[in-house]
Amino acid sequence: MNNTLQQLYRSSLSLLTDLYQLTMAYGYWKEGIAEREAVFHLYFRKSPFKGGYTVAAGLAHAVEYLQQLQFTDEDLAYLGSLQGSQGEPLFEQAFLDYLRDLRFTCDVDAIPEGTVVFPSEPLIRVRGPLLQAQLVETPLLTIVNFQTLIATKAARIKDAAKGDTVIEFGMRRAQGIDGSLAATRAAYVGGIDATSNLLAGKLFDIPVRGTHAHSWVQAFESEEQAFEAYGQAFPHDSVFLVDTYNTLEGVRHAIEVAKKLEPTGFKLNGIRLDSGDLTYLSIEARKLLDEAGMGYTNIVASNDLDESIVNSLKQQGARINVWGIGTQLVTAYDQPALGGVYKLAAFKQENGEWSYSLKLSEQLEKTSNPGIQQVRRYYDEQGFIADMIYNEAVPLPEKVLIVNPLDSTRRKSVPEDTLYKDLLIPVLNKGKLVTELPDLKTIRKHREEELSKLHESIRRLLNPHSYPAGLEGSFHQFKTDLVLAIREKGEAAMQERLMQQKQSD
Ligand SMILES: Nc1ncnc2c1ncn2[C@@H]1O[C@H](COP(=O)(O)OP(=O)(O)OP(=O)(O)O)[C@@H](O)[C@H]1O
Ligand SMILES: O=P(O)(O)OC[C@H]1O[C@H](OP(=O)(O)OP(=O)(O)O)[C@H](O)[C@@H]1O
Ligand SMILES: O=C(O)c1cccnc1
Repeated sequence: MNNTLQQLYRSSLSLLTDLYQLTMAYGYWKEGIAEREAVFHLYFRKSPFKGGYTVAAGLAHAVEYLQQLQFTDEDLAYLGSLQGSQGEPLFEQAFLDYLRDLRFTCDVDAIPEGTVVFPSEPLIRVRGPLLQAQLVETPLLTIVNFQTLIATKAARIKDAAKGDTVIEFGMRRAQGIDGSLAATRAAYVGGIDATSNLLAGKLFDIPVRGTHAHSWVQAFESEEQAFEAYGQAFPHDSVFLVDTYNTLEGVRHAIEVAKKLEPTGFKLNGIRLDSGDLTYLSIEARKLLDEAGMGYTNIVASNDLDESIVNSLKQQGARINVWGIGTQLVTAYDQPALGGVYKLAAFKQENGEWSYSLKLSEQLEKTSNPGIQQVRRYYDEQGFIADMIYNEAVPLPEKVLIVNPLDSTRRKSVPEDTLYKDLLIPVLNKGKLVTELPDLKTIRKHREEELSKLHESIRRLLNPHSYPAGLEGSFHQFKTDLVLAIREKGEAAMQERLMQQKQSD
């Protein structure tokens, strides 16, 4: 595999994790439970941007990371140099020797990139030795959280643009180098058509496009001279930025220069508006271009755009047909993080039986789901009907019921012969790749098909309808019983402590 992560950053990414993953790993190893089988799931709790759906992204990079996992001598020397608060080595040598031989041997099942997903659905399931499955928590989250967030933002922007071309312009405002590269890749998964980011274009085979900056115009004595020089350099690929001095004057200059260069075979591809009232200016610019017989010249707009401004400009009747979008897209400005988490859900006991585990929370939505989870999506010819999270290790009842995890009185029964597919597919078996990961073009096509199967009301930008996604009935009951048992146990322990205290008083 062409490992772009390693190419870009370091030969080893094994230290790309939080310190506590290594201290826990050391603890598991000392305790003799490092190899005990465990199951973790990566999922998020809320779709971002108050939206009705989320687009999964980042799996290819997650898999690249997992496959390279191997501590080098340099990594181990660094770990060996770490000291505790008393100046003692944090990790003993025998543990570092164990790490030297460590390779990723877990099973990984995942939902393919470009799939639409919903809260609580595991995007990635890692099953294998506890120490390994734990160690990869942070990098899996950093990769998948960000790319899923940006792919979703891009899908919303592309939806708002209603078939127009969208170009991603965000590198300069992105959160650092990887912020820009990962964002461009994810935005492409989400549906943008091209990027100005050359390195992302080269690494991920994404089409590159662009116009020119204000400085180009400023570098010449007049706007006309600037346009003419650019037009001569790019007779078929010129997009003139017309707002450096006066936008509509700029459009007139663009037309004059285009007419002057026309006999040489020049054809003005577009003009770009980057300030002012984009509706008014695009309507006036369109009139001027059409009057000059330049109906073929595109009107590109940029200037801190996002899906709601694009949507509003469209509703106002703006004549923009290409959208350049940077800051708001690559930083996911209105919600800069997807709160994806990675939770332990099952653990093999010494006797070989699974012990299902969950993390309790006062907030219902934050209590994790126990079990070895799979997501079943029911659908018909019109599209997706409902999703159901269930425990793969337990046989399903004949009559399937989907329970809303936040309100168990809301239930949906699924007729027996409803079509379905299970979303998590095997990706790594004992650390070895067992499926060919699709290229970005295939992922994009998949995303397009997926979104076309979601009802319009769920895709709506503002106050979308919520898609029915919940827990399989018996799975929900099992979780409820487990929560009650844990609470009862806590209660009993507290009572006992109170009794002991009373007796000693
Ligand atoms: N017709 C419109 N309706 C809604 N929003 C618009 C419209 N036209 C432009 N905008 C958006 O309004 C925001 C601010 O634009 P504004 O005109 O205040 O600044 P500007 O023209 O960029 O000024 P500057 O010259 O400093 O760049 C931008 O996000 C822009 O995309
Ligand atoms: O607005 P975004 O969605 O981030 O798109 C990218 C912006 O980058 C460029 O601006 P530049 O760096 O020249 O700054 P300015 O236009 O904001 O002054 C370009 O002219 C766009 O306005
Ligand atoms: O090519 C462009 O027009 C461009 C590229 C990056 C940022 N803003 C605009």
